Amino acid sequence: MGCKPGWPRRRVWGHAALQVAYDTGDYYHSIAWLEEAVGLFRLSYGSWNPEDRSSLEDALDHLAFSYFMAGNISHALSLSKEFLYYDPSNRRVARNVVKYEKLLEMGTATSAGPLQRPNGTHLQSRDAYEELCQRPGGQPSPEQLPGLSCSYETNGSPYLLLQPAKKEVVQIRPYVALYHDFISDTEAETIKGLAGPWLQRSVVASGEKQQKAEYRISKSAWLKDTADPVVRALEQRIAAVTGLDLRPPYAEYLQVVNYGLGGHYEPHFDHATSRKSPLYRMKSGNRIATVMIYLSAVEAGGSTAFIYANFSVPVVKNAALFWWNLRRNGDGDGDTLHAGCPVLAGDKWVANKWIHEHGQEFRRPCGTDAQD
Ligand SMILES: O=C(O)CCC(=O)C(=O)O
Ligand SMILES: [Fe+2]
Repeated sequence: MGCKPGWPRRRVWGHAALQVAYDTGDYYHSIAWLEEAVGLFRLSYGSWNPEDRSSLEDALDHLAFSYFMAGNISHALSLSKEFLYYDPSNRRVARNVVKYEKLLEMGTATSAGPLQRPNGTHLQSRDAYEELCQRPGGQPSPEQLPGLSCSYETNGSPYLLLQPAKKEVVQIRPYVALYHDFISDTEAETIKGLAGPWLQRSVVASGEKQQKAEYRISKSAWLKDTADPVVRALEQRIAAVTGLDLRPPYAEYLQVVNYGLGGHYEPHFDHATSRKSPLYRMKSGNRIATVMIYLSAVEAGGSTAFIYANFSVPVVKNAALFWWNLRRNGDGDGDTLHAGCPVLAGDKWVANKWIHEHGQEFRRPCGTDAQD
C-alpha cells in the first residue's frame, strides 16, 4: 500500500477496512495491510512513541493469526517469535509458538498455496481500484491533453460576475471538472457542523431498497436548503456554475458524507442502472450529474478514482468536482464508474449534490449520438 512516510503509525493497522477484512476472514487483504503496518513500525524502530510498541505487538499478533488462518505456519511462527521478543511474558503467544512448531514438525504446513483474492459481486473492478488508489493522480492520455484547461467561468450568471468559478478540466471523456475554491473554510465548517448531529451509517441502493454495505463505509446526512443560509447559498452557486435547475424535485438534498480512517466507497455509478432503483421515487428521472465538494483535506488516501477512465482526483479542500453521469441520449455513461479511495490518515468529508434529468431539457439538450 503506498502510504506517505510520516503518516501516523499509531493504531495504523486498526483501521476500518482492515478490521472488515480481518473480521470477514479476508486474509488476503488483512495480510497486505498488516504487513504494511508492521513494516512501517520496524523501519521506525528507535524513534517510537510510548504506545508504538504495543501497537506493533497488536499488529504482529493479528498478522501471525492471519498467516496461520491462510495456512502459512512458518510465517505465523516467525511473527509470533518476534512478538515474544517484545513481550516475552505473553503466555497465549508462547503457546501458539509451541503449536506452530508442532504443526511444522508434523509437516502440515507445506500445503499452503498462494493466497487467493476473495471473489464477490463488488470486487470485479478491484484490481484497477486498488491500483488507482495506490498511485497519485495518473497522467492524462496524449489524446486528452489538448482539451485540458484552466479557466475563470461566469457562465452568464450574475452570481459569478464578481467571483468567477475557477474551473480545471481534468478529463474530457468522461467529462470531469474540478472547481477550485468553490466554498470557503467557514462554509465548509458550517456544513459539517449542521450535518454532524444527523450522521448515520451510509446506505446504498439495493434492488428496490436502500441498505448498508461493506463496500460503502462512511456516515452521511441529508441537508435541506432551508437548513441554513449557507446551504441555500451553496445550492445557488452549484446552479450558477453548472447552469442546471436544482429546484425541487430536480435535485436531491445535499448529502454530507464523513469517512473515518479506512472509510471508502468502492467502485459504483451514481446513476441508477435499473428502473427499479429507489432513485426513481422522486419521479424526476435519473441522476444526470454529480457535484461533489471536498469539505476537508485528508492526510493520506481518500482520492476519487475513476476506474475505467484510469485516473484519480486527489482531495482538494474546498474544491467541487463535477461530472455528467448520463450521456445526452439519456443512457448511463459507463465510463463514470468511480470510487472513494480508503482514507489512510485523517478523515474525509464531502458533500454530494445529485442533479436529475428532468428540468434540464433546455439546459443540457438531448442528443442522439450515443458517444456524446
Ligand atoms: O468520496 C469520494 O471521493 C466519492 C464519493 C462518491 O462517489 C459518492 O458518494 O457517490
Ligand atoms: Fe459516487
